[in-house]
Amino acid sequence: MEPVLTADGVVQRYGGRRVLGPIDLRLEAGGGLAVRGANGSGKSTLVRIVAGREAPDEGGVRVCGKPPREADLEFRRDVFVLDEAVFYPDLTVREHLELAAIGHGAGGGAADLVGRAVERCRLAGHADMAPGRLSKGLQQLMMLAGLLVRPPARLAVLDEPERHLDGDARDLLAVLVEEAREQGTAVLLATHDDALAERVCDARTDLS
Ligand SMILES: Nc1ncnc2c1ncn2[C@@H]1O[C@H](COP(=O)(O)OP(=O)(O)OP(=O)(O)O)[C@@H](O)[C@H]1O
Repeated sequence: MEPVLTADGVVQRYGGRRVLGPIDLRLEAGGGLAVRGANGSGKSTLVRIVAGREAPDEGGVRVCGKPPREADLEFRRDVFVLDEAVFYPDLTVREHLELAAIGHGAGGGAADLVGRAVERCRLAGHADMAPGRLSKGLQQLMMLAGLLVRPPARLAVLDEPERHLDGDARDLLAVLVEEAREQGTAVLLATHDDALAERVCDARTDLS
């Protein structure tokens, strides 16, 4: 079967300076690949490329058999991306998650699905607040809850999902990633957390 993600000879430059690559990646369904590297080594750049937000200067990337394109509806159905938190200022936590659930086909089951995700992600006391009023950690948990309100993605691209999370929340993050992999989701995890990478991934690539 074709891998969920391949990258061949990917290079990115900004202002003529090479900030990433050349890098090759290969990730099969249900696989977990950790991307490690110091600040500025290009992890977020790689995530943006795999998430279809920018094209590399050199090399090729394929996600589910096609070049990644964030604007493509099918791509957004196949790929879950967690990076910077972005919110609608007028919607509550629950409404954000309902929007995601409905967008991914939950129909009349959206409210129940969201209720369970909110409980599991420790958002129960905050579900009717605007995310902008929450701590960064709770905002991060809301982003993670997005994994629970949609059918399993073919690929999850996670950029430092551990940021702002305390120990218990990191444990929940690890469990959610493990569950996603068991359901067949391939996981690309850019992280500074070695313990998390060890626990939830079976391969790693180091950017320098
Ligand atoms: N849009 C941009 N224009 C110019 N330079 C950029 C741009 N985005 C990133 N860079 C530079 O590219 C390099 C890689 O940045 P990137 O954010 O990918 O690193 P990172 O490994 O994710 O770092 P961190 O762990 O701090 O998030 C850095 O030197 C950064 O300053």
